[in-house]
Amino acid sequence: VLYGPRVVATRKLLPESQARLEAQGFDLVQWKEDASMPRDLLLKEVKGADALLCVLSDKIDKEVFTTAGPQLKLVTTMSVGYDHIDLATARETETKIGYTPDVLTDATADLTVMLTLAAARKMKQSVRAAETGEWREWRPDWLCGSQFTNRTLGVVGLGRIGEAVASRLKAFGIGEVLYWGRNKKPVVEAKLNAKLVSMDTLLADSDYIVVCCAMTPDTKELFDYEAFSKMKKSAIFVNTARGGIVKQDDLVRALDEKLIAGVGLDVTTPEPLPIDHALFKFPNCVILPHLGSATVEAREEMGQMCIENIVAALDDKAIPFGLRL
Ligand SMILES: O=C(O)C(=O)[C@@H](O)[C@H](O)[C@H](O)CO
Repeated sequence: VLYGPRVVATRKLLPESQARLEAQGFDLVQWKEDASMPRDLLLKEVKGADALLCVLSDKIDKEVFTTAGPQLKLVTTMSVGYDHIDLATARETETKIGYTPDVLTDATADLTVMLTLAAARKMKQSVRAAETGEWREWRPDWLCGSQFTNRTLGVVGLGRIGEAVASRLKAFGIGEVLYWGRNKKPVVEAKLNAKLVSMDTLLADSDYIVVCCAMTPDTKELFDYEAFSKMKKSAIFVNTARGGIVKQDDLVRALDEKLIAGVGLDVTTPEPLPIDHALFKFPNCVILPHLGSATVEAREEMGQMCIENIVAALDDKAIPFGLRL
């Protein structure tokens, strides 16, 4: 039996992408369980692989590259974030790296707005009140939250997702848009009337702070106790980027000491977050299980992009959705 190129996928894809991958006639090795592919199995299966399709929770480090061998042409991740991939080794081994930008921008921006609204309007406490009989006579001051009208939004990372969040909140009546990031964005500034400011100014002046930046050595634990101490006591903090951008124990302390009013998290450290974690006890902290891109549309397109990268790479062509290393 003549096997085609060997492709290892650490996840089962959605039906259409699955069918397309199988139709390629690759020697496809695929992990079909719900849980992450065990590390030892990944190392065993990646040996001799020509392409690897992975996700955020797969640590693609030097050991994976060296175990795979020099024939590995591509690592393509079903994510826009690639902080789980050792890019230096990819460069050294001339392995192409694929990812899935753009197609998940709307899904992630929608969810960021939902989390911001949920934290601002005390969604967790309100649902709990309705479900537990706490809901009694109307009181003018009960479960009052905050609105966006003429308030200041601080965006950490005004990339595709950050811009999409800010433009959505503009439609909700948000006032000033401040941003912090590596690069000045004159085009986006003009569109959203946004202003590049220092982190201290963003922390001090924002009513809503949303984190939409990549996880890098510069953004690791960017939000620590000192950062939370500089925020308004009425501030709402939302992270839909990466858990590691927040020093989580400091966030627990900040909530304990009521340094900020509410929190919305789609990402944590670790993921999944253990159910006995202190963050779950705060009524004003809404936590979602990393669902930013969890729409059928986005996930189907993410799957397709991975396959297009695999087909191109195994045909020794430039990959359509690749990182410039
Ligand atoms: O794209 C990203 O960077 C994400 O965080 C999510 O969209 C992914 O679903 C997740 O990473 C699974 O790979």
